[in-house]
Amino acid sequence: MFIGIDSLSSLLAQTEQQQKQLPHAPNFIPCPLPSPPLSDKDSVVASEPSSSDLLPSTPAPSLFSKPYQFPIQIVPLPNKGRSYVATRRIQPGELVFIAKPLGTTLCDQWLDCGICYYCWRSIPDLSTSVRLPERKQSSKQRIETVMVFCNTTCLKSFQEPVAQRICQVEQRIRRSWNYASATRQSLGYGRKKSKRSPVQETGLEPTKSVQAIREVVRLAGSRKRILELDDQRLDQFLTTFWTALDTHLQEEEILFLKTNQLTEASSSRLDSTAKPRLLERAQALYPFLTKQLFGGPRTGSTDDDQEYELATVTSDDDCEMIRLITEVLLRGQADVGLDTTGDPSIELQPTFADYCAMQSNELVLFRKELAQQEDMLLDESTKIQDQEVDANIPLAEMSVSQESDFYSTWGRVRSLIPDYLHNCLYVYLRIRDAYFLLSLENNHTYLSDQGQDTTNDNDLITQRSPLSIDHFHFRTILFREVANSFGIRDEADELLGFAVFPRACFFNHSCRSNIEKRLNRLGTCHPLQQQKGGMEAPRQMEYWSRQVIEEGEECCISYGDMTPGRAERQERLEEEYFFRCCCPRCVEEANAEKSESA
Ligand SMILES: C[S@@+](CC[C@H](N)C(=O)[O-])C[C@H]1O[C@@H](n2cnc3c(N)ncnc32)[C@H](O)[C@@H]1O
Repeated sequence: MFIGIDSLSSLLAQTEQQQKQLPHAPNFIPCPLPSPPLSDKDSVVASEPSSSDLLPSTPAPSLFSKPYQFPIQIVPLPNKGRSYVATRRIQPGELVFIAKPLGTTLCDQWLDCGICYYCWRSIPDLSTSVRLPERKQSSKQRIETVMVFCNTTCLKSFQEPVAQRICQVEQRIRRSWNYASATRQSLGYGRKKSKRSPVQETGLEPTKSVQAIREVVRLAGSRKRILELDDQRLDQFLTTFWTALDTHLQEEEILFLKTNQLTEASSSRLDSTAKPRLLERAQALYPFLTKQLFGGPRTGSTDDDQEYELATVTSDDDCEMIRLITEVLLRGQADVGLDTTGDPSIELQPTFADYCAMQSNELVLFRKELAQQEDMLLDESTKIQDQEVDANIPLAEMSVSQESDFYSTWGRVRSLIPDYLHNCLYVYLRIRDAYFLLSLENNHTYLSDQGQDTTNDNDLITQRSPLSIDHFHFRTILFREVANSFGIRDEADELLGFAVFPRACFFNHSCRSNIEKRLNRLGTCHPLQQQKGGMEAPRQMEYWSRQVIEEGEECCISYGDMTPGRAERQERLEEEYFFRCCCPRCVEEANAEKSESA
């Protein structure tokens, strides 16, 4: 059911192309919804929403008696990016939009606590629940449950193959990294104190990754200079940085495959004694690299201590993100080539292309975090001794001409990037590690053509397994989730997890919003589906008008809690969503504060 990552790449490229064609609206691709403006006469008035957040599962049949068309459309607005705007007069209490998620993740504490991974409701009958992965009676190894569904219907709706894959990845990550920390010492490659990469140890010099890291060094100045780069150059710097990392990982993977003679035989042909040995090595491949590339000695410790800051156990937060990224990636691979024309119920399902159309917050997040760290450095009270983070030393003074400089150069480049990005790299390495390992277990060898001459390294990497990832896809998914995902809460307002609703991500914020969003766990039957006979469609986000909204007026929701004063609100919005709010309420309150102080 899943196609390879290459087709996903072409979908991504297509989406980027479409975005480039709309100069005034970066990242804009037209959403198939909504429909052309309706006249007042045609408008459909939804009944007054109930005070409860949970709506009845089946709305009154009269509610959408006419063909329903959403009364909003996406337009670019000055200084606000894209936004939904009314295409006709909207009455108070109208259901103006319904969104479905593309990717979801439950917080770890709810994974095995009677909350359904699909519909986010308490599981009504535990005896019918489905737990993944299935516990094997015979297996001695304790397998933690990572997903629970109300029943097989919820599992099917989520899509069972997707759920199975997510479980495999998570199990692999939790197991392998714990395991790796224990077995790291016994590995045959990459000596503890070596400054050379395993690839360098083989004498394959100069490696592509050395060239790639040279390029990063060339582009970078000091951290201060990086902060001054314009969008295009910063993007180029980051892409070069990530490409250098990928180049290095590929070399390590190829070396791994070569040294294990996987280039000559598919892993399916491996005998039973060879396979476990390979996997044992693979389990520790990336932890070793991660420590070398991004670990660095702990502040205060000497290099000899060989103590590293990076955790050896993946945190629950990281696993939440890993589940979300894996789901989005798998859904993207599954829906390439999906024909959405003609079937309104399919059209309502968001696709990977919709996900890509969301705003990427990679650059803004990078600048914000780096600037904050710069402020910390200037603050005398938090003086950082570590010379590595001195922002004034130009990186270009460093040389990577000496082969022994390889890891210290990585360390230096690492010091140019903010802390949060270290964690992103760490998550990336863990995902990639798990995918690589699973592809070996599932007998994908990365060989383009068995039996052909496989001395060409490119042959080893061009054919990626269905479950593989590169920095391009990882960044596409991760940095679109930032500031675009919604917290999923239960009736008691407890945070259950996060979900990305790509088509709802064009609602801008106002502190006095005219639209209210409501999570509908039960699922109002969607109007378009209702025309086809109706069915329950749980876990959707609904958008209801609070008041009359005139044609052409912006439709805004409120991002999070709106109770605190203006200063706190603005600070939070800037921190979490990277903008300063100038909505009518903020302007009024600012004016009132001014006249009070005068
Ligand atoms: C969920 S997205 C909304 C859609 C976004 N405008 C777009 O073009 O994709 C959230 C981002 O929109 C922008 N945004 C939302 N509300 C805004 C407002 N009231 N003023 C300025 N920017 C806003 C911010 O960049 C924020 O991070």
